Amino acid sequence: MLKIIKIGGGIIDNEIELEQFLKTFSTIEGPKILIHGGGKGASKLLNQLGIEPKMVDGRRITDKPTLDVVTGLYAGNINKLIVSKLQQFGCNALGLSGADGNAIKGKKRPVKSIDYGFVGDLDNESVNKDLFQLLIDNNITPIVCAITHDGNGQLFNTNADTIASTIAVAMSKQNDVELNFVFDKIGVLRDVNNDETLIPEINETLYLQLKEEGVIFEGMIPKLDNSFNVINAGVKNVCLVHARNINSDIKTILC
Ligand SMILES: Nc1ncnc2c1ncn2[C@@H]1O[C@H](COP(=O)(O)OP(=O)(O)O)[C@@H](O)[C@H]1O
Ligand SMILES: CC(=O)N[C@@H](CCC(=O)OP(=O)(O)O)C(=O)O
Repeated sequence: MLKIIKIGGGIIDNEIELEQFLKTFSTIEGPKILIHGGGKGASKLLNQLGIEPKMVDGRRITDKPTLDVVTGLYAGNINKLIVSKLQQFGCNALGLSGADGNAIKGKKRPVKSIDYGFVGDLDNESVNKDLFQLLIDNNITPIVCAITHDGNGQLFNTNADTIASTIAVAMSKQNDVELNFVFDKIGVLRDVNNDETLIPEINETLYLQLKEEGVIFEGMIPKLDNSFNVINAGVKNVCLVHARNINSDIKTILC
């Protein structure tokens, strides 16, 4: 089973949790790919630099100064920190943006009512499956950040959940794939502030009902929309889980 794990900005921003997660990640046997975001840290850094962060429907409006900042942060600081920590823990990790090895190609998000600027959308052809297969077959663990390219020298900022989902679907053509979204809650909860209310299994009908009731909101909506698309496209398992529980049964499994 190829394990594909995505970690979000909440964990990346917490030094202790990130270290703990990477220690556990490095012990996972078999082929694995890690995708990381970093949106929370990016918003903080942009504010410090006097650039106002702008998010619409969970995606960052990315003008040129914002693209420069997020490229430096995602493909630089965060990616290299994760790779060096994994090397420390004995996992041979290789950091990639979408441009490296032509790993992931994006297309500028079409302008409808909003121009997102340098934001890339992905499609079925975006992922360089051969490159990822070559790396995992040789025991090298790809660590992928949220930057893609268009093949004509333009970098794009691309939502990290979308990158993880698209890699999972592409790799599922030739591997059994499990996709884990690691985030700051123990899974999908009926009450977001109460871990006792974990929903161990969720199907699309229950999801739509809970969304309607307002139990599922904000970042969880695109995450679950993405996840059900992934299941329907052939990925075997999709789970939502806290960093400390990746090796336990405390999680939400999509069915
Ligand atoms: N029912 C729910 N159960 C758990 N989390 C939820 C729920 N509804 C909304 N959320 C929110 O979704 C957030 C996760 O989405 P997001 O912030 O996009 O994650 P990421 O860390 O991957 O960027 C949680 O921190 C939580 O605030
Ligand atoms: C276009 C777009 O929205 N890109 C995201 C990429 C990072 C990301 O997805 O980070 P998390 O997983 O931590 O949210 C952003 O800049 O916030």
